[in-house]
Amino acid sequence: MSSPVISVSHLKRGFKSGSGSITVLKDISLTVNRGEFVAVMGASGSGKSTLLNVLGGLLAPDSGTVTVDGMDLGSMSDASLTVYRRDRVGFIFQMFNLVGTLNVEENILLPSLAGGRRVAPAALDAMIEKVGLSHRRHAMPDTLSGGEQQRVAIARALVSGPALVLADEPTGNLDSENTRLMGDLFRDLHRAQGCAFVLVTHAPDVAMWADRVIVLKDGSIVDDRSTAEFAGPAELSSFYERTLNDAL
Ligand SMILES: Nc1ncnc2c1ncn2[C@@H]1O[C@H](COP(=O)(O)OP(=O)(O)OP(=O)(O)O)[C@@H](O)[C@H]1O
Repeated sequence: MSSPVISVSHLKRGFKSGSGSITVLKDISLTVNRGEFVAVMGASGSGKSTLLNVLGGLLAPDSGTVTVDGMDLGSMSDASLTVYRRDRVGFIFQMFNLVGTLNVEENILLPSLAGGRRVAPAALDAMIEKVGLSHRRHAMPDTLSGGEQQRVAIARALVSGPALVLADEPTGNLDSENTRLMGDLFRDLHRAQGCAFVLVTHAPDVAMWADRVIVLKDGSIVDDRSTAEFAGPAELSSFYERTLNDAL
């Protein structure tokens, strides 16, 4: 029986806007089990990144509860949230976010060098091999292709065995061949590590990597179902368009 890594209940989160405020996430409730891979889709501005940032402990909930790996994020101090982000969460962004003055190996070890969980040399070697960068482990980021840089970011996110991996448009800067390779890698790593994956994407072919797809509209979840219901990305794409049109 799988246990929830993420439990979100009646989450609300907004921002100040001019003299007023806007509510971006409106009453979100959501559970993601260990080993589950969830894609979040939604139009620009629907609140996808805000949701990811709350799950990653980068933004506090205004109300409701957000529990990840047994920790109630809304009640934690800034110092505890820093440790949470470093030790429990692997972040993967569209822009890769590598440190230009550190080589491949050092970038992968960055969270551990910043005081996080120690990474055994054998685990580092295995991860570098899995992402296909054994021959480039001492290379600097500016000498790598976009696909290679994203593989470094994936290795960095996963090497210390986080409970949760959060990916925000991770294929946004990749061509179709690198996107396909990343899909294979994501699925392999996800299966091997058994952590929960939450991935934000606009692309139906990328959402099909996941077990489940959640659709956000104007800060509310308007659908949540298994990707096994779709024969392929085209079917998911037309379902998605229909869902956004039908939702109030
Ligand atoms: N720090 C902030 N201050 C004020 N408003 C914000 C802030 N961050 C996000 N917003 C607003 O919240 C809304 C949701 O933003 P969010 O980035 O979560 O959307 P998104 O679904 O990820 O969009 P996209 O697909 O374009 O990345 C937008 O209207 C955005 O302008």
